[in-house]
Amino acid sequence: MTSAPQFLTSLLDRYKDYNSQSRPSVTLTFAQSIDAKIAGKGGKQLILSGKESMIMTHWMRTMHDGILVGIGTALNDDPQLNTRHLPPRDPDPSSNGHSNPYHLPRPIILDTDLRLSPRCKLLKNFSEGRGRRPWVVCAELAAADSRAEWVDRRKELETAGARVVVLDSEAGANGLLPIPVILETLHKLEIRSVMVEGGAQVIRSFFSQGVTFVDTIIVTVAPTFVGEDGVSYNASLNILESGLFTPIAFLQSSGFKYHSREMFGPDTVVALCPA
Ligand SMILES: NC(=O)C1=CN([C@@H]2O[C@H](COP(=O)(O)OP(=O)(O)OC[C@H]3O[C@@H](n4cnc5c(N)ncnc54)[C@H](OP(=O)(O)O)[C@@H]3O)[C@@H](O)[C@H]2O)C=CC1
Ligand SMILES: Nc1nc(O)c(N)c(N[C@@H]2O[C@H](COP(=O)(O)O)[C@@H](O)[C@H]2O)n1
Repeated sequence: MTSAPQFLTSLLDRYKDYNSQSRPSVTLTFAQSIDAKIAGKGGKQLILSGKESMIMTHWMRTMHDGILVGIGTALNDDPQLNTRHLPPRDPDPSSNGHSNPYHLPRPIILDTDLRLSPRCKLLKNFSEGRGRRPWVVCAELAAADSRAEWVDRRKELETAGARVVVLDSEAGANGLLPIPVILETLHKLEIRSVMVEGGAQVIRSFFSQGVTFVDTIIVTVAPTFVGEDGVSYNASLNILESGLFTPIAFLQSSGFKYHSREMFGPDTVVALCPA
């Protein structure tokens, strides 16, 4: 049986050869039901991954410099984005028996208008020494009339411990931060690999960039149905869906090819790479 670190290393080891890129290597990953839902009705957070695939996801977190989510996920789930499901590590012999923590990825939140709560778990964990300083990525302000509120929110977040990274660009016509500029900025800040964990809108955005900006897709498919009311990462699938695993076929038709799959507990984890 392949262990989670072996499965992931077989996929992600190739990032070492990507040093000449001017963007980080990007792993797009999420958990879905058989009917391609990533959350329940009204965005209710669902724990779709079983224990074993959740541990696989936490191993994946140790293998990236950054872990990126959208503000929708940050507000809805109040995530921690850490590695707490991994078994305790043996102490490092050179550190007098002190604990030997796993590498923690830098939390990165796409948050155009700085809506993140200064009381979120990511900031609480950082202030208590249990997490890295979160980076909040936002846009240059398009409208000067909201500047005072924006400056106040920025101060509040920085006081709570966040680093606010202002992109050298306004939000795009769709109101979203431009992915190429985000990745270029993160690369300048020494982020060489980033794990994109969702949510729906962020998955759509990265997916629409195709193979130019995504190196690996790793999808946990849990053996469960959520139903029509659930949140899908591709709205059109709700209408077009013609059978099980249609989303994977959809991904393949967009420049990615099947690489491998592995069972972790009851879940199937499917990996895709550029064709
Ligand atoms: N099963 C799974 O693996 C996962 C499930 N989820 C679920 O997903 C849901 C949240 O998804 P959703 O509401 O779509 O929120 P997202 O987490 O995808 O955040 C989307 C928001 O991020 C901001 N943003 C800024 N730039 C971009 C960009 N380039 N692309 C996309 N978003 C950008 C926008 O807000 P603004 O303009 O205000 O800045 C946008 O509305 C929750 O229900 C959560 O439980 C989340 C992660 C994983
Ligand atoms: N791998 C995975 N499986 C699921 O079933 C999920 N719901 C998610 N969600 C993602 O993980 C974040 C929560 O992380 P913490 O447990 O708080 O560390 C959540 O916000 C989603 O990004 N992932």
